[in-house]
Amino acid sequence: MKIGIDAVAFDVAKIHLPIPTLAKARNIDPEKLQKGLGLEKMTLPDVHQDVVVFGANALTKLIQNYNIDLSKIARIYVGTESSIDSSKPISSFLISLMEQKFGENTLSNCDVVDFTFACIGGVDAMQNCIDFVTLNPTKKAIVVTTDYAKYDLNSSGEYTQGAGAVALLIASNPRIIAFGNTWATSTKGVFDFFKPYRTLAKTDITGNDANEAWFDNLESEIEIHKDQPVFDGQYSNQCYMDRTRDAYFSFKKLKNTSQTVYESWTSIVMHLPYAYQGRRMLSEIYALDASNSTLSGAEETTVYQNKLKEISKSEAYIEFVSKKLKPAELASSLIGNLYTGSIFMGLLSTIAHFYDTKKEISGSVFGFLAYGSGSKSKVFEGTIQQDWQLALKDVSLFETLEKSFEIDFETYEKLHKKEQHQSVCSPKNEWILDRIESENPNLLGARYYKWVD
Ligand SMILES: CC(=O)CC(=O)SCCNC(=O)CCNC(=O)[C@H](O)C(C)(C)COP(=O)(O)OP(=O)(O)OC[C@H]1O[C@@H](n2cnc3c(N)ncnc32)[C@H](O)[C@@H]1OP(=O)(O)O
Repeated sequence: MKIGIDAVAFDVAKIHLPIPTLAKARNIDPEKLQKGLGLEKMTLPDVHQDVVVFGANALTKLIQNYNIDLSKIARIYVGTESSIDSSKPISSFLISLMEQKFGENTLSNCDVVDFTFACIGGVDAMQNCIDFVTLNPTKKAIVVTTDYAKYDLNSSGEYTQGAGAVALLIASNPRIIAFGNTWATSTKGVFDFFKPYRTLAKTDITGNDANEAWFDNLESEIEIHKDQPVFDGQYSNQCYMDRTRDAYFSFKKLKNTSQTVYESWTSIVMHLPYAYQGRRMLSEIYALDASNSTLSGAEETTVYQNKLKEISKSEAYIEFVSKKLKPAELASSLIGNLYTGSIFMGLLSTIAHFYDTKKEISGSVFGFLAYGSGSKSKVFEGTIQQDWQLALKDVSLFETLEKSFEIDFETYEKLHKKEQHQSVCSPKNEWILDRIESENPNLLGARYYKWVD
């Protein structure tokens, strides 16, 4: 029995800051960001958008575009690392919004839950749904990944920001891709990138906020957490390399093959925090798994690093990148990081590119290298199915990204600091954040959403 992705939809933030604009404002060489990291645009949420909005829009498009019968959906599992509540999952918001739109009690027997493990939570949700459909082949499951990759202003993560959601229908006899049974995992508990809670004393709250009525009712301390992570960029790259290498070679062992594994993959889809992360991180695996490689782990660190640099600049590696990795990078350059959705956007970018260039890929095997900080990697593979083009017909990925609205630097900073109160683009045919019911909208309260025609 084949199990995999039968349909896909996405909702990416509709406004962006061009990377050269950011580079100029931050006094960074734009060539470093564009040619070194592959960045072109950085998407960010409008005033009326948050992660529930992106998830609900992607899910609504999936249901409408593919005429999905909701009585067949047994699970909606969400992958996210941008949760807005420590108790109520995003999937619980999604259920109520879908029932508002598609009819009361249409999903009341559906199991919903959120998965969090940094950027790999969406892959964890999907693997779980694949196992479920394997046991229950007449049932279907939906995976929604939704995140806002927000970093501190002036930090090294600032130019990798992005926001949006991807929704996947997981079913037996899928039209797009069927996954194999070999899944390799590598895990290690590290602090490369994380979002800790911190205790804020009442005395830390000053200015207008301290004069508001809600302030008197506060406990002496409150727990808050920032959307932006604490991270060490270069160390996170090292953890990414270590975990993906371990998972890749464990995959090779599980496959019990002496062949170079990536040779059998037409395309390689990796977690992309920015477009060129995959190509920068994969050169080691590329050399170590090549039968004629001279790279050995026994050398001194600097010798080893220099050899890796040499390999990544070789003609053979550049050709390998352009053949196997480039199609997945195209959307990432125009969006930025989607955290849990990045690997699935990489898959969508690849197949949308082959669709637009009229390349027949059915029967091709794609390799996947997922990564989540903290840290975990999973390596698996899937085979493109006969009807992949049919399932992609209404997706229009690159046409949609083309229409993204450019904002200036001042608007970007106001949105980032939550000082912009008027939407940049008027919403149409989509969910929006309607209101937060609390005395101070910045702190606590129930969030309500509505559909705008
Ligand atoms: C967060 C997740 O989603 C999970 C993960 O994947 S963790 C792994 C990734 N980590 C992150 O994304 C954390 C947030 N990001 C960051 O901290 C940083 O953006 C980063 C660590 C990813 C990159 O750091 P940086 O200091 O800006 O860049 P740096 O590592 O020096 O690389 C710049 C590249 O541009 C190249 N470059 C510099 N100037 C250039 C120029 N003028 N022209 C062309 N290329 C240039 C450099 O040679 C280098 O490329 P190579 O190493 O391939 O040669």
